[in-house]
Amino acid sequence: MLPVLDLSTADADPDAFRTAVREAAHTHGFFYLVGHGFGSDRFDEVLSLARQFFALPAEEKDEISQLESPHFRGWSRLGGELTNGAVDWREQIDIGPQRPAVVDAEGYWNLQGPNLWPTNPPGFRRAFERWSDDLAEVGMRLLRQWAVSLGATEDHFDAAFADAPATLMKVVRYPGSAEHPQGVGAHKDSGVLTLLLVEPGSTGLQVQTGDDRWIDAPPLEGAFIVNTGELLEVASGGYLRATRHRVLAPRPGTDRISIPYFFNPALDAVIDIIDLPEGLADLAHGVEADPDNPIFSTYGENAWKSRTRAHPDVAERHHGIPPAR
Ligand SMILES: O=C(O)CCC(=O)C(=O)O
Ligand SMILES: [Fe+2]
Repeated sequence: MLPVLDLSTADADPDAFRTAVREAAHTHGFFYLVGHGFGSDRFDEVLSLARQFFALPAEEKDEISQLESPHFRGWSRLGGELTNGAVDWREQIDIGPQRPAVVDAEGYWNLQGPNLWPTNPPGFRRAFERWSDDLAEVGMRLLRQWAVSLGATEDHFDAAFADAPATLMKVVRYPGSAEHPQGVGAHKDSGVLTLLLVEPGSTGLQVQTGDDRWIDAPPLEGAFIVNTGELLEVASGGYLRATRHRVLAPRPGTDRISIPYFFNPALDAVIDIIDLPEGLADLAHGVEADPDNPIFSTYGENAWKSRTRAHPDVAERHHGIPPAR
């Protein structure tokens, strides 16, 4: 079982919380977070809106098709996404900060732009904008704890998030499938940290604990599942792990609803490497060298890598990037 951390204890006993959050991210790269201040009504609201959206006919969902968005926003149909070159069996809406597109954008600046919001169910946009604003606060609180726990100042990461953080939220449904066992293939998240809400009872998330070893990470009532991303691995010289995870398609006849929120810095933010205190530096393994998955220290490079690989149809149609063979 992954560790459970209580954010409401962080003010009363910051040292204990910081040690726990550092150890959880070093050892597992994954933990459950309670005491975050969100009531069950908030969880129910967004999960219910997600369900209502996915129940709409495909033609209606297609009105916000991601194929129409140069900024990788909007709905992707089942099978419309790849991980490690293999098809993921999930449908989803990608939502980022609502900003104007960059004129004559090159490379990762194309990720900035407007969202494609569904008109149905009513209230969807308002609820998810609020969700995103509130989760940014939780993300920043955690990040400040991590900074101090690694021997840096509390505001070490603040500048990277100050002006235009490139957060990303996904509203996802994985239908049960015998033919398509890959809900989403094994990957690391490309940002700093992820706050994941999973509908109670949904199965499928697995976390890698060794070369060929995976453990189930079922939802825990009232908790977010938190995991560290590639940029924290970079910032900590590999002391904190961006742990690989995947989702297996649930049993046929069932489905899984999840809402991952990726707390990412500005596209042009370069993450400063923390000068770790001695006891920790000895335990930092360095950033994992994987020729198939280079990790960049500028967040936008990392995001552009992951978005163009995941949605090669959007990358080709809007940006002329030929699909990988
Ligand atoms: O849907 C989930 O539970 C996890 C999804 C995930 O890992 C991702 O989208 O990066
Ligand atoms: Fe992920």
